[in-house]
Amino acid sequence: MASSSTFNPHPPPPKPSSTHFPKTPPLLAHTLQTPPKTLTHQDPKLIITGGATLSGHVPISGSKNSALPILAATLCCSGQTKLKNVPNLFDTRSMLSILESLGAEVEVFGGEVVVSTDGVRSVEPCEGEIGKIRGGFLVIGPLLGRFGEAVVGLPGGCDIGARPVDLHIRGLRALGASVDCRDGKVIAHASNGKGLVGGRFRLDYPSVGATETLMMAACMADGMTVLSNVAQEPEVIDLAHFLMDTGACVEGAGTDKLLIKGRRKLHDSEYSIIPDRIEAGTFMLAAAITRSCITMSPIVPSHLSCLINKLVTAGCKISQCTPDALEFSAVPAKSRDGLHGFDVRTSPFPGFPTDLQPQTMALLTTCQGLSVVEESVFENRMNHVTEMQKFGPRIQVRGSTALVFGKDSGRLYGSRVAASDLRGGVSLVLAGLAAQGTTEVNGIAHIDRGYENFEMKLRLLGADVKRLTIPP
Ligand SMILES: CC(=O)N[C@H]1[C@@H](OP(=O)(O)OP(=O)(O)OC[C@H]2O[C@@H](n3ccc(=O)[nH]c3=O)[C@H](O)[C@@H]2O)O[C@H](CO)[C@@H](O)[C@@H]1O
Ligand SMILES: C=C(OP(=O)(O)O)C(=O)O
Repeated sequence: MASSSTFNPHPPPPKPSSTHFPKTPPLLAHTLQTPPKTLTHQDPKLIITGGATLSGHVPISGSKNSALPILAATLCCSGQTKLKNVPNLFDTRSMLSILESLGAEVEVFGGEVVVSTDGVRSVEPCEGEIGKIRGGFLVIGPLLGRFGEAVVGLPGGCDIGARPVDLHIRGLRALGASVDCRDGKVIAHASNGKGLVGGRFRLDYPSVGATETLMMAACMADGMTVLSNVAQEPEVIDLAHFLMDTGACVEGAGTDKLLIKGRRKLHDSEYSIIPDRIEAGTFMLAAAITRSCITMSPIVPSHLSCLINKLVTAGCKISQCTPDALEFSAVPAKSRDGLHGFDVRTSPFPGFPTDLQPQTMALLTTCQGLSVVEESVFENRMNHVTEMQKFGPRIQVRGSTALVFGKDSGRLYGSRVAASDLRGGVSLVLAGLAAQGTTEVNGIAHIDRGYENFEMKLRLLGADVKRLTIPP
């Protein structure tokens, strides 16, 4: 199977042109991902007794991947920004610490966060915090736009590939910044001494993070910016909507081209983060793997069309109860009816989301027939397979493709496993829900990065899941 020790970013022969992997520039490649720390017996773990059928309603939290860039974008705004539906996660708490390390004032009232960045005096956020999460790097655009300089450490996040920041940097240079990389930090200045200037930049690949960095920077640049081949993910659109609410002029969000007319300062606003499509998709897959029927809200179904279409092909039934609520059923009509396997190739939105690939693979181990899972966004997102194999299914990995030999009648068996990243970790929990016997999932700090009250929500649906924290 692919692993960081065997992955060669420049292998002969060249990769098929349909598969994107970055050619990592040496200066910008980094290994600061969330450290795969050695587990101790004091680390919390999840204990799952598999076999329960799920039922009832699950509330979906605000999107992690929207909340992070929008929190970064508060650095563009004067006055108080009030954000609603901000999920309480390790990653969002880290982002708030990053803002505070710059001098921002932050108040949290449940899911509501009020940020005032008028007191920001530093352009160098706490490096330790930036190294913990991927989204932390996004402060570079707003800092550079508002203050003309930024010194930002290389980001962390899931260990699923090299994840360079070259597109962010090349794009900022196109807006008139001079950018150097020294001692693991990116040091950027608006080179004319006055501020960023509008420009044109075409991304080699529709990177979500680079699109967000450049959108925020361009909102504060002098003049017009045209960004092409940009990401079209719902989280990018959410950021654009937030920026427009604060007075920015952004056209084209949700297409592959953004036209942004810069303004030096954006104003206060009140904004609600979109529901987390990846969390919603994960709960659909939890219901599918346990052959259950559940409802969920709030959700924007069009954000999940790709997964929904695959699950319908597999034999699941999905109906819209209200514009923002779904009923999802994988309950077989007759006892011999099973779910059918399907093939998946991850790609940028509107393609199949890479952040749902591991959870989908867990489901496919329980479906009829051979399914082919191809990961085309990140070069090292098959780390969960070795752990998933411990539940008993047959999965073969060749590079970034996995062959899943599903068996509707075959059982998964409870196992002791460890998460090595966020979505891979959750895929092990899903396998545990369907498995016979008890499963112990270690390394759940990874899951806490991106799922709010995960085991509580599963218990609400009737799953037998406990968090075990052994006091030191
Ligand atoms: C906090 C956040 O929002 N994280 C999401 C974001 O990550 P993130 O923004 O890091 O993902 P990108 O879209 O940037 O990365 C996609 C691909 O582009 C490459 N790349 C990216 C930037 C760059 O400068 N150079 C480069 O080569 C990456 O290595 C990767 O192979 O989008 C990913 C793709 O949907 C999701 O899996 C992550 O959950
Ligand atoms: C890869 C993910 O997150 P991050 O980019 O924050 O590492 C994810 O949410 O699945």
